[in-house]
Parts: sequence; C-alpha cells; structure tokens
Amino acid sequence: MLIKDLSIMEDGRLLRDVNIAIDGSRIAGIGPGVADESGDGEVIDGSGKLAIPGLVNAHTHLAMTLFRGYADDMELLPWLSEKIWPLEAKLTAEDVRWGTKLGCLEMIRGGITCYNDMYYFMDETARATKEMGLRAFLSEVVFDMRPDQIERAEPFVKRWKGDDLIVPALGPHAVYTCSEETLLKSKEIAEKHDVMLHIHLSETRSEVESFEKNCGKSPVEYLDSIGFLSDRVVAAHCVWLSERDISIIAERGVTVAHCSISNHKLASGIAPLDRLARTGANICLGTDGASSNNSLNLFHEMKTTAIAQKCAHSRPDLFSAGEVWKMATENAYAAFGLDLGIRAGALADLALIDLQKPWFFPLTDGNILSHLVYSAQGGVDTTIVDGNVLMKGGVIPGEEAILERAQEQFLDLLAR
Ligand SMILES: C[C@H]1O[C@@H](n2cnc3c(O)ncnc32)[C@H](O)[C@@H]1O
Ligand SMILES: [Zn+2]
Repeated sequence: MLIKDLSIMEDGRLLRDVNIAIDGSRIAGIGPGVADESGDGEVIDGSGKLAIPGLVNAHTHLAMTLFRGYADDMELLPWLSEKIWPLEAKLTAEDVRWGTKLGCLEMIRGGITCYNDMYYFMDETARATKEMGLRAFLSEVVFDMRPDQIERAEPFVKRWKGDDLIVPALGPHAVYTCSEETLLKSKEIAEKHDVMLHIHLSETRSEVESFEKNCGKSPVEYLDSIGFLSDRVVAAHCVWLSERDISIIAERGVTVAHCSISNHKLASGIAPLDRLARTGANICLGTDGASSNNSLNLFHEMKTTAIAQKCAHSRPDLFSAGEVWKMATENAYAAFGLDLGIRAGALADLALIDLQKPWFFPLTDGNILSHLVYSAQGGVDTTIVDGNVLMKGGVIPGEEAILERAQEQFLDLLAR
C-alpha cells in the first residue's frame, strides 16, 4: 500500500510531500518519492492530509458506551454503587459486544488505534475488537464482590496470550474493592504469564482518606508494602497522592493513566501531574469509560490536560502541546511496549488527518502540534491498524448497522 503526497511531523515540525509505503503490518518506507514495495497496488491519496502515529487510550471501559448519558452529575462512589454497578449486574455478553463495537467506531474516528480496558465479558470485547481491527490490552475486571470474575481472569489470559492484536492483562479494580489476597493473586497471575496489571488508584479524596483511616497507609504505600507496584502496572487516575506516593510511583516505574476529563466530570480532583512528571513518572492519557467523560476522544483529553494543569498552577507554561502529545503517543508506546511511530519498520498503526479544516489554519511548519492539541475538532479521515485500513475517507464499513444494534442493545438492557 502507498499513501502519497502526505505531510508528517518530525520533531514537531511539518514535512510536506512525503510518501508512506506499507507492507503487511509494518511501515516499509517513508520519504519523497518512496514507492510501494508491497505489490498490493493499493494507493491512498494523502494530499492535504497529515499522517500521525496511532493514539493510545491508556484507560477505558469500552462497553460503557452503552451507559453514556445514563448517570451524569454524580461523584464516583455513589455513581458506581447507586447507578452503575446495579445496571452492570444485568449486563450480558451481547451488551458488551455491541458496546465495544460502538466504542471502537468512536475511537477509530478519533485516530485511536490501541486501547487499555478492564471490564466484564472480555472475550466478547476481544472478539469485537478484532472484528473492528483495533489493538487492545484487555483485562477481566477482578473484585471481591464478583468472585466469578476472579475465576475468569487467568483463563482469559491463557486464551488470548500471543494474539496479534489482543494483549491480555489482569485488572484488579482498586484497593477499596479488592482484598490483599485478590491483589496478590492478580499479581501472581500477571507475573506467571508476564502480562500487565491495570488498576484504579487514588482517584478520589474520600477513598484515599477512608483507606488511610482503616489501613494506616495511603493506597500507594499499601500497594508498595505488598510488593504490587512495578513497571508492569498501569494505574488509572492517581489524583490524590502525597509526595511519598509520587516518589514511590516514579521509583517503581508505574505508568500513570491520567484521565483529566473523567476526573473533572466526577469532581474527583486534579492530579499532581507536574510533580509526577518532574519525579520521572511515565504519564499516558485515558478517557475512562464513556459514562464518566462522556466521549472517547484523546484530542479532548490532551487539550483538557494541558489547560487544566496550567490553570490549576497559574502556570501557562506547564505542559506544552508537545508534552501532552507525547502522553497520547510515545509515553504509551513505552508503557505498553508498542513499536509505533511514523518511521520505517514501525507497526503500521496510523491515522490521516484532513488539514483542509478551519481549525488548522493558519498553518506553518511550526504550529501543527499547537493546532492538534488546542484547536483540532476531529477531521480524522483514515485510520489504519496493523496495515489494515479501518476507515478511509471518513467511511467505516458497517457503521450504520453497529449504531442500530448498540441502540437496541441499550434499550434491551434498560428494560431488563
Ligand atoms: C471495571 C469496573 O470499574 C468501574 N468503573 C468505571 N469507571 C470507574 C472509575 O472512574 N473508577 C472506578 N471504577 C470505575 C466500571 O463501572 C466497572 O464496574
Ligand atoms: Zn476506570
């Protein structure tokens, strides 16, 4: 496949009139005049478009698209206990299948090529994700109130280990829903199969304060005391942290999945991102679920992350466009071990953005990152994962049918 006459970014600056050759699942060559080596004869006109490397959603619950708009204007714990968990108790595999497909549609349209998820019925999510063509790190959520979920976790990992698009992981929900035994069992399974751990951590002030009152340690100190924290851990949120917590997170190589919009919408707080970054923690971006955001859009997350941190600290120089762009790309590639990037040899996970939109003007070689983070309003035209075209010219095959089925599935769930 050959994508012709594109623009790409190099060190944040625009390079124009470039071709990208794709052969199988990888980028075979990039540059002016590069020819198609695959022989498949497919040519995509890239004129007026920018090729970006795939964005990575480092924390979501994709099938919660079915819960979008179901429970707004609440804070986390009552939101979960009074609204979300009672409806999730009625969830079926079919709900998760169509909620996942709906979420994949939205992420494909936003240039997201890979996501990290913890939920229920993850075999359905895995199958639906493969049908849609996205890459994903998936965990069966584990918590004590659902002992069946603990039994599902390891078989899920065994079934999907080695898949070309799906990477299984372990998802102990949080320290306030998992006993020490459950946390250590999850860690043991993750280490046995060499997969990642995905957990919610220190999201709200009340959860941290009540945990400290009961345990005498912060959630971070506690997890460290049982040997849970390492570079195989992706911790979502990390909002209410002490200086000691921040040092531990950085020292253990834990990846932080920062969910700015979810934290704002649930009024959870503003994460100490500057102190985390300065202490060397690896920071990625997540949307969380579509029921606490309510979109699955990393352009929104990048802009909100940058402006929220600037305002919170009265420091307009904090978190430049380039820094938050790395959170949605390079930081995530490092955290998840993804060989991605707009360069020869990388996996062909990329998106083409139509630059002929008002929000990209005026365009210079040096302001493209500013436009992507502070003004982009969509315009992803084509999305490619593993060398497969998932969307071209804004068209995703089968989209209408998925929208209809997801709507039906939601109404069916509500009626249960
Ligand atoms: C996977 C389980 O986690 C629940 N969940 C969704 N969003 C959040 C959040 O922000 N913090 C904690 N738990 C969350 C989801 O409903 C599932 O029950
Ligand atoms: Zn979450």
